[in-house]
Amino acid sequence: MSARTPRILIYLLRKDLRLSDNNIWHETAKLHAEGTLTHLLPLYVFNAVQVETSGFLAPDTNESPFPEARSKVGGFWRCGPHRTKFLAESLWDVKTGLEQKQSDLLLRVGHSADVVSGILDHVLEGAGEVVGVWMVEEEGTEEKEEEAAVREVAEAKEVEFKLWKDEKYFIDDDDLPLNHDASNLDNVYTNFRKDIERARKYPRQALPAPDTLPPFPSEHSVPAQPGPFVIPTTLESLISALNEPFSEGLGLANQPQMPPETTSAHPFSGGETAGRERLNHLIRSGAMTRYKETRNGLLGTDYSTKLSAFLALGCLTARQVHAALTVFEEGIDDIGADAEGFGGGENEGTAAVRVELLWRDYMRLCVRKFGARLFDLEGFQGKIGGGYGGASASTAEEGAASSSAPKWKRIPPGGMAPGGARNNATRALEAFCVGQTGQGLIDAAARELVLTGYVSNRARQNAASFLAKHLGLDWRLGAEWYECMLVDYDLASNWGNWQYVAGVGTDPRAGRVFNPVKQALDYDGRGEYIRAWVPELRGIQVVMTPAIPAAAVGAAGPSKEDEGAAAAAAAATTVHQERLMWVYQAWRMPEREKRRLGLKGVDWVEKPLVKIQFSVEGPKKPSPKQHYLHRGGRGGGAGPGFRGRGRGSPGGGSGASSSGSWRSAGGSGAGSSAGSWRRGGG
Ligand SMILES: Cc1cc2nc3c(=O)[nH]c(=O)nc-3n(C[C@H](O)[C@H](O)[C@H](O)COP(=O)(O)OP(=O)(O)OC[C@H]3O[C@@H](n4cnc5c(N)ncnc54)[C@H](O)[C@@H]3O)c2cc1C
Repeated sequence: MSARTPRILIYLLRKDLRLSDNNIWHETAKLHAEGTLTHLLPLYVFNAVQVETSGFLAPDTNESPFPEARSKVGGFWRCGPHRTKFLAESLWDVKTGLEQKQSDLLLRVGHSADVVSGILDHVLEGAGEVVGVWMVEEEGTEEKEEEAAVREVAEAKEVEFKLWKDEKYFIDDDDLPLNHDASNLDNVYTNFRKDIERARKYPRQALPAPDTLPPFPSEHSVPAQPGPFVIPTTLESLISALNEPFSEGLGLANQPQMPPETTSAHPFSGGETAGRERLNHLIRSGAMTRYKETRNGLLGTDYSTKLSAFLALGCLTARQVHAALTVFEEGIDDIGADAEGFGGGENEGTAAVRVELLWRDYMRLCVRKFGARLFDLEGFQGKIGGGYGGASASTAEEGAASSSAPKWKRIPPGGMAPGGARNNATRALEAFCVGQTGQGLIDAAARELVLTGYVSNRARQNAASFLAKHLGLDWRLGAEWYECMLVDYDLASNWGNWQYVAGVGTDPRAGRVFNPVKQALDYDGRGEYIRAWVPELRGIQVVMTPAIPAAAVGAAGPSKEDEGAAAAAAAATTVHQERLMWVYQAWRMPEREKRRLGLKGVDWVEKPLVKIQFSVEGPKKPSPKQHYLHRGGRGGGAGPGFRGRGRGSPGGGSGASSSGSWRSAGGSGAGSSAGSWRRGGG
């Protein structure tokens, strides 16, 4: 072989879109220095099964060789507009970083195995050599199939295939007390966490970015993208190719519009660079230290870390987050020197972030343990079995096979894809997706999700519980819709959490039901979140502020005393509890109020999918702290006032209650419990 023969290594990137803390780059640099390889070909393939690729079709073509990338039960797009954008930005950040090191990132469309096969043929025909095909392992059935297919094409051409361990998790699998066998994983997260004692001790060191990389192969060593697709050459054109399928919306009636003056809780761009900036901001601003107090927030960018999307695509690793927290806790450099907690060791906030990162590890290990049961209607608990999209998954008997199993409501085959048949369940699902169920908290969460791709953990839990337990819909429809819409979609975290909340996963209190009215009282006590995303309800004046003394706003400007009076007046603001209930459930508004707001005759106001009775009673003594709010139900605990017809939280502040014991009382029109809702005279 001539000394000039290129010896190329192909690195197929997946959810490892970063240069730092990635051993593969270091290894390729080492092999290059040793002379084992001459070139490195970093490659990313937009997998046509998971991402709709018709926007990449050449201008004179409109026939794609691939079926639409839609979900199996609900017919939703697999990857919606928020994540496609974040993904494109993340890829562009890797590409830019590689270019700065005299390398590049090759983008392709199709199936990974076909793309790799085409490259191998091209290089081998050109008398070059491919010294290996590398990729990082992922959990998930499709992901495993992809790995197997790439391995097959590589080995068929006698090219070495290597699957690398996924390094983006908090604690390395080899350091877990599982004896290298996921079947030893405890089915209860708390037990898993206890086994690990203090998570802070475990994570391995994060790696720096490589100094140098092997050069990118010459142009003629790399085959063109096979037709009928064309690869965009700018970030903007890449985003528009990916988002072309959604140019006319998501195919849902009544898709919400961005409300005026409401801002996204997740305004972040994708990529390692943006991820590092976000992480530094969280440390510098003290948000990490405050995390435990703020994490149940609903509005704003900093109540929680918003690192999930960066972690999901591997723009950041959990151990990088841990390393940054440790540097801050130990006061090693100046980042965060002015923030509370600097140099003070692990605090409640930083410890709580680590607990959440461990949840993420746990969900992934559950996927390893339970495999395809991730997609089973009956979940990890597997009361029935079957299989995602398999024959049994689409039969009516599935819900009836076990007397103890919930009777999930199904939508007709084809789901939400255009032209599909529709039934009452389809209509309820659509109302859920666009935020028109009539439950304020659920609708705000749904609209925020559609409009921004992000929604808080608190809101996700409520939404999932509502879909699965109040509406009784096949929970996988919710999981698929979230897969489509979430900017931070992660296979294990999404499906694992949906199972958990639907009561078929690893929640030891599987019967829990979140009461969205009580949850709104606990976490949106002034209705600010709901009114931010459901602007139709903004005209309801919930917060009552006593008149500020005229002197406090006098022409000469406020004196110290005046300022004090104004502050006292502000502190004495009260929440009008009856009106707050209108925000939580608009059907409770009196007719004159509906007319005033132009909501008379509006479906989601007049015929909500579910009515939950909370009655107002007792003294309405203003109290700055409680804002007239008295939480009903056992576990709500704030005295008389609203009386929820149920037990409330069994403890621990989730506000969820036990299935079977909690009942929303029915009102006229809509059914009240899962199983009996109907809208529109159904
Ligand atoms: C129905 C439902 C679906 C979800 N789908 C996803 C998903 O697709 N992708 C995803 O990353 N998370 C998912 N979660 C978990 C959680 O809601 C998000 O991780 C979190 O809201 C992201 O915001 P954050 O980064 O500000 O989180 P923070 O509160 O700041 O938490 C820090 C990090 O810990 C991890 N984390 C926190 N909570 C969980 C959890 N319950 N399970 C797993 N990891 C967690 C995330 O990586 C997160 O970035 C889902 C939760 C529910 C109830």
